[in-house]
Amino acid sequence: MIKEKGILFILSGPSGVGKGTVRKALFDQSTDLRYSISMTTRAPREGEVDGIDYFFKSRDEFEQLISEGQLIEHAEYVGNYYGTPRQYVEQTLEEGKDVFLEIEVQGALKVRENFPQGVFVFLIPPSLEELKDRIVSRGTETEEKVKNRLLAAKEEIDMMDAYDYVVVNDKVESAVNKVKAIVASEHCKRERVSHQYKKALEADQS
Ligand SMILES: Nc1nc2c(ncn2[C@@H]2O[C@H](COP(=O)(O)OP(=O)(O)O)[C@@H](O)[C@H]2O)c(=O)[nH]1
Ligand SMILES: Nc1ncnc2c1ncn2[C@@H]1O[C@H](COP(=O)(O)OP(=O)(O)O)[C@@H](O)[C@H]1O
Repeated sequence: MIKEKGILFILSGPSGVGKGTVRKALFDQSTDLRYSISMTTRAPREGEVDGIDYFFKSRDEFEQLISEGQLIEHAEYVGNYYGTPRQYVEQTLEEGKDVFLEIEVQGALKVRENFPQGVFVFLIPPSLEELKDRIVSRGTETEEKVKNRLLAAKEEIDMMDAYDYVVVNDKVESAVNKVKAIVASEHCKRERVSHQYKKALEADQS
C-alpha cells in the first residue's frame, strides 16, 4: 500500500495581525496537525519554555544550523533569527502527518520555493486601522517601530496573491474555524486524487 505523505500548512501574514493568537487558539483545540517548533535567537520571554515555544539558540549555534542546511528557511526579523527545522518537518510529512508552520512573510516565500505543494494561508487584519490598534495594544513597540511595521505590513499585504487562501482575522474564533475548513478542504482534494488513482489501478488490472 502506498503511504500518503502529510500536508504542509503555512500560516503567515503581517506583524501584529494575530498569527500567534490564531495558531495558539487552533492548537488549544484538539487537532491532528503537528506544530513545527521554530528555532530562534531571540531571548525567551517570561513563561516561555525551550523546546515548547521555541528552540532558543545563540547566534553562533543558529549560523551553524544554517551552514549545515538544517533549516528549510530562515529569516532575520527585528534583529533576531527565526528558522524552521528541516528534519522535523520532512520526517513528520513522510510519516503521513500534517505539519503546521506559523512564520513571517519572507520565510513563507522561501518555503514556497522548496515546498510548492504546501498550502499557504495569509492572515489579514479587518483594516489597517485595526492592525495599528493591535500592534499598539500589544505594547511591545515604540511609536517609530509601529510606523515601520505598518509600512512593512502594507507591502506584505500586497503579497497576498501569492497565497492559496486569505483569512480575515476579525474574530479569533472565526479565523480558527476558517483555517480548520481549509485543512478539511485540502484533505477532500487529496481524497479525490487518491480515489482517481485507485480507479486507474483497478482499470489497469482488468
Ligand atoms: N521565517 C520565520 N519566521 C518565524 C518562525 N517562527 C516564528 N516566526 C515569526 O517571527 C515573528 C516574531 O515572532 P515572536 O518573536 O514570537 O514575536 P510575536 O511578534 O509576538 O509573534 C512572528 O511573525 C512569527 O510568525 C520561523 O521559523 N521562521
Ligand atoms: N481577532 C482578534 N481580535 C482582536 N485582537 C486580536 C485578534 N487576534 C489577535 N489580536 C491581538 O493582536 C495583537 C497581535 O497578535 P499576535 O498574535 O501577537 O500577532 P502576530 O503573531 O501576527 O505578530 C495581540 O495583542 C493579540 O491579542
